[in-house]
Amino acid sequence: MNLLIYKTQPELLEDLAAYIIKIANKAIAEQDCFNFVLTGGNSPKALYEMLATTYKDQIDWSKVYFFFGDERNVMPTHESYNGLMAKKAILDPLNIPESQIFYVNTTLAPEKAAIEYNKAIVKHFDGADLVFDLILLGMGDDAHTASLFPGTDILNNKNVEIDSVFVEKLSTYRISFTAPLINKAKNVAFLVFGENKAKAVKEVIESKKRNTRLYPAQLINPIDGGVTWFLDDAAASLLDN
Ligand SMILES: O=C1O[C@H](COP(=O)(O)O)[C@@H](O)[C@H](O)[C@H]1O
Repeated sequence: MNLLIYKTQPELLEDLAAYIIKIANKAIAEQDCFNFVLTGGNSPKALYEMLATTYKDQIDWSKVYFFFGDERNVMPTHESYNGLMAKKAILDPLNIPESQIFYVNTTLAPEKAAIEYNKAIVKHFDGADLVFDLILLGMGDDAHTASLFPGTDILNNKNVEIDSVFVEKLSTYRISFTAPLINKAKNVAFLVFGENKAKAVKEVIESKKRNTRLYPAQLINPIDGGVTWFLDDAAASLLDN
């Protein structure tokens, strides 16, 4: 595990953008495409905007395929739809064609949306192992990541797949990568800002006893890949040093 802590969010975002560019260019050089899984929520918006403006010439975007690590069970036009934030912040500004974007079809029932998303990904990988080049993740103050929420059934799912999950505390369904699918990735990066997440960060990173039902982000441990945490000072404030 690589732990990177930054005084300011702009410094963090610049380094994270450089990290993404490096991985993207390596993947494109080696296999002529970059399979990039986006995270949702609020934290990544500024990153996506930077990639689409300041750094837009540093990646051959025609070779990038975009996926979503989780999606909220709302219509694609809803402001909470993770795909909509990404569409506005990075996908439309870079004119990424629909053929390179894998949105979750939330016009379907969540179970069906997960099945269809899984099929689309399997088809994209064309018989190869489902190994993404980079999965970006956020983390909530309850230590959920993607839509792996504390105490939910999806935490028991050992399959490398997309699943739907009912999140009781939000009274809603989500569609999410399972932990085993995330853990097949070549690179996983957590992007976590803010003091409200400091306790969860401490539990996930430093806790001596694992409790993945309470702190689902502890499930993330890529088998052959690397995991890097990009934290601001506030999110890292409770870590021992
Ligand atoms: O609900 C979600 O929350 C997490 C964390 O979001 P943030 O706004 O606190 O950064 C996010 O990673 C996930 O994709 C999203 O659906």
